[in-house]
Amino acid sequence: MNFQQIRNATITLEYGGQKFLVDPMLSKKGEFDPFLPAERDDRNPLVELPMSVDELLEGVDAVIITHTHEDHFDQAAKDQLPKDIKMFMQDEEDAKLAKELGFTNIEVMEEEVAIDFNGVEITEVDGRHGYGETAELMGNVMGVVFQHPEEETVYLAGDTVWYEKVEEIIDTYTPEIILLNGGENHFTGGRPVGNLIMGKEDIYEVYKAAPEATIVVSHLEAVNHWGLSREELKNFINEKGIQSNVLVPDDGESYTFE
Ligand SMILES: Nc1ccn([C@@H]2O[C@H](COP(=O)(O)O)[C@@H](O)[C@H]2O)c(=O)n1
Repeated sequence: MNFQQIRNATITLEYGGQKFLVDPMLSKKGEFDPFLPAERDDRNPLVELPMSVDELLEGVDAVIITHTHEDHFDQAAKDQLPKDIKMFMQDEEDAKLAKELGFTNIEVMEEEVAIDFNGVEITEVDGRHGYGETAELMGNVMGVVFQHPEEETVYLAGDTVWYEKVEEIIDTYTPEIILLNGGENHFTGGRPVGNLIMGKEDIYEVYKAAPEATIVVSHLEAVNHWGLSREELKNFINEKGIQSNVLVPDDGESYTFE
């Protein structure tokens, strides 16, 4: 299995002979408005892709869209992904949006129901995009569990905070690899309040729930409302002594897991 951090929540996963592209945000640096109010008002994305879009799309068998927020499925992705590419989405509402854009090969996932995609079993699992009212404002999100007889189990958590369901998913699927969105993204003032995705303490909770797993943290420093830098996260995991359990890839960096 090969994991590559592309930018923000955009990653690729080569798994069981299939290449998955997750949450494509393909815009050039500064191509869309900032999410406000936030500590920074720079235009998004904050950084360029580490490769060309053509290179990124080469060999992709399927795209997984965990939800349709702009930093997970942006206008550039809507324009540049081939309209017949296989696409997995969380619900009919998201699929309707993609169909209206001209995408023709969409499969809607169903929570806790495994789908066989060319020998790879992918299962939608729940997520919570913030706490309380914030999660309601932010809308539905999903995570995905990947299983294959010759691969370690991967849990892609998506845009979620730590809550009881994440622990339940870890207990149920016992993933060896956990992919987290951990940028502590949040807004300043007004609604929605609080963190929208995991921060360092949430990541630590995941570590405690799965101390044998390798955790890879994405969704860092690429959109303006981020709250946790790579440096701060690395300092935190060093203080906790869990630097061999928690990996913090730079954009473009990849890992192979045997
Ligand atoms: N005041 C605001 C500003 C932005 N949003 C939406 O939040 C999403 C941020 O992206 P995440 O990856 O962190 O989910 C984006 O869809 C914005 O439209 C908001 O709800 N309220």
